[in-house]
Amino acid sequence: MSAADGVREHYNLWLGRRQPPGTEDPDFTRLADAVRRLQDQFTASRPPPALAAHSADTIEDLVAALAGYQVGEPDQVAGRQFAAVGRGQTFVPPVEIDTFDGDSVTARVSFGRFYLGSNGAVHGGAISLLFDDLLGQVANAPGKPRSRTASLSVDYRRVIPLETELTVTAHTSRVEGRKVFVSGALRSDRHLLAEAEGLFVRLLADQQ
Ligand SMILES: CCCCC/C=C\C/C=C\C/C=C\C/C=C\CCCC(=O)SCCNC(=O)CCNC(=O)[C@H](O)C(C)(C)COP(=O)(O)OP(=O)(O)OC[C@H]1O[C@@H](n2cnc3c(N)ncnc32)[C@H](O)[C@@H]1OP(=O)(O)O
Repeated sequence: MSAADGVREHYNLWLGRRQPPGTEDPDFTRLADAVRRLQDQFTASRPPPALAAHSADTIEDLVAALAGYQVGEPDQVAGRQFAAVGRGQTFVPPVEIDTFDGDSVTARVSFGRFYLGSNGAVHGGAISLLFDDLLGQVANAPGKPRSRTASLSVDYRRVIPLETELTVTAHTSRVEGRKVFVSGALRSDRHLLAEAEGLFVRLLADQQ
């Protein structure tokens, strides 16, 4: 299946996971998207002192308002809006899934200014973050035992441009006992930009 057949929404789920009934939170998802835009604008802006102070006041008011609604991990909604690109979180860049067959994924990603390293290049840690998250989702696809990243190696082949639509792919290359090896690649329309190899170790019962 592909994005073109009208089931794209399905693939925006966290690689095959359906949103548990009653946990959709479109207003929270909108908030997460606004925070992400804020991160990009903040990083790129050089406001006059009065605007910086006013912005700090506004954000401090928001922090105080949200302080009354803190919940533990089981009740967290951030990152669990599976039907939304970006999943209602602000850490990993929003990835748009195009195809997923249970083991291989193709997707698109664009890094905003928040992810700038220096000299126009995306921060290398952001590339590792992207791969850890996407390769981790492949290793933890529905029906597979839970696993955690034991090792992640990234080869940076070319400077990775900001604000450019890139293709990211991942697939399981082999499974040896508890060890799941997942490979990934990030490409522009012309070049291979980065490659990754992740080792995900399936958890024992007392590690879940
Ligand atoms: C955060 C989510 C976690 C899981 C959630 C699961 C499902 C939830 C639903 C959906 C999730 C969907 C997607 C998830 C998205 C992203 C995932 C991100 C994942 C992470 O970001 S998670 C945080 C970072 N991660 C850690 O926090 C791990 C800390 N760590 C440990 O928890 C232990 O270290 C562990 C359990 C990994 C292994 O420990 P252990 O004691 O059970 O096993 P042991 O050490 O015996 O290793 C067994 C065999 O792996 C080989 N081996 C081990 N480590 C190796 C290495 N580094 N290099 C080469 N080989 C290695 C050994 O050599 C042996 O190989 P052999 O059997 O051949 O001898």
